[in-house]
Amino acid sequence: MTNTGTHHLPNPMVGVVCDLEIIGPHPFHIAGHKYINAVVDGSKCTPVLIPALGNLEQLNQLVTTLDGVLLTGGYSMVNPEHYDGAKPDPDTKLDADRDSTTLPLINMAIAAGVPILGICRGFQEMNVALGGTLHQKLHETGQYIEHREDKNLTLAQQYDLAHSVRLNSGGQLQTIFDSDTIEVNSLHTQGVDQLAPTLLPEAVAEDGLIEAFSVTDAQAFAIAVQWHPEWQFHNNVYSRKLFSAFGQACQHRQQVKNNHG
Ligand SMILES: N[C@@H](CCC(=O)NCCCC(=O)O)C(=O)O
Repeated sequence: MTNTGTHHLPNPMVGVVCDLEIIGPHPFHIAGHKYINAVVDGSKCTPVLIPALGNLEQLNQLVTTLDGVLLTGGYSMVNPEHYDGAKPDPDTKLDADRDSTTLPLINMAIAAGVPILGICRGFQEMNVALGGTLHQKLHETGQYIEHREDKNLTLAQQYDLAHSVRLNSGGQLQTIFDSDTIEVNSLHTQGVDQLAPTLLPEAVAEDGLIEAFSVTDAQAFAIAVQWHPEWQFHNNVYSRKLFSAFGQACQHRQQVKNNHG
């Protein structure tokens, strides 16, 4: 509960975006438990799921109601049509319903000053939504180390720390983490090619790949990371700090809304 000195507020409410997945014969709107758990225990916020309906009127209504937005990771790829990228391979897993929801939602949330945290696919979506582009297959560029997970390993091994990232000097993440370099996990095929003009690099991998950014001059917390801080976040001091900072931003948003009636 948030004590504003006059009366208690319930925990801030954070919208968690969904994927549209076919399970058996039916489509479902789904979100990963580890993201939801990190919102609850890491950010001390109340999660609500945002269905992948792509309804702009509903998204506008949600943005005025929510105290924060979490853009989760996901196995599907952002459709390259959204950044004039090359036609994807026929076997590429896409999610048009999620794209039609998150890409407008990102711009709405930033414009409204709603705190937003992007993770992995969510990081890639933020870059695309704001005008950037992606490498569709980092491993085929010849420019980068291997950023994909080895699916033959155990889950714990797949989400284990994989490489270091250097935090940009004077950046928000350097302040949040109180460190210049951290180790992160790595489970992604795609990555930032052209960074959107309104984004500021916050962390760079040893091979030069941008692995985190913030929105320049954002009214509120607007940060995204390519790695997975939600994975067993309680065991990682930097993950705890990131979700705590996000939660504090959501709490501030809630208090400002409450004070303005
Ligand atoms: N599909 C994109 C983004 C990778 C990603 O978000 N992986 C998440 C895996 C499942 C999870 O932990 O939520 C890419 O491959 O680059």
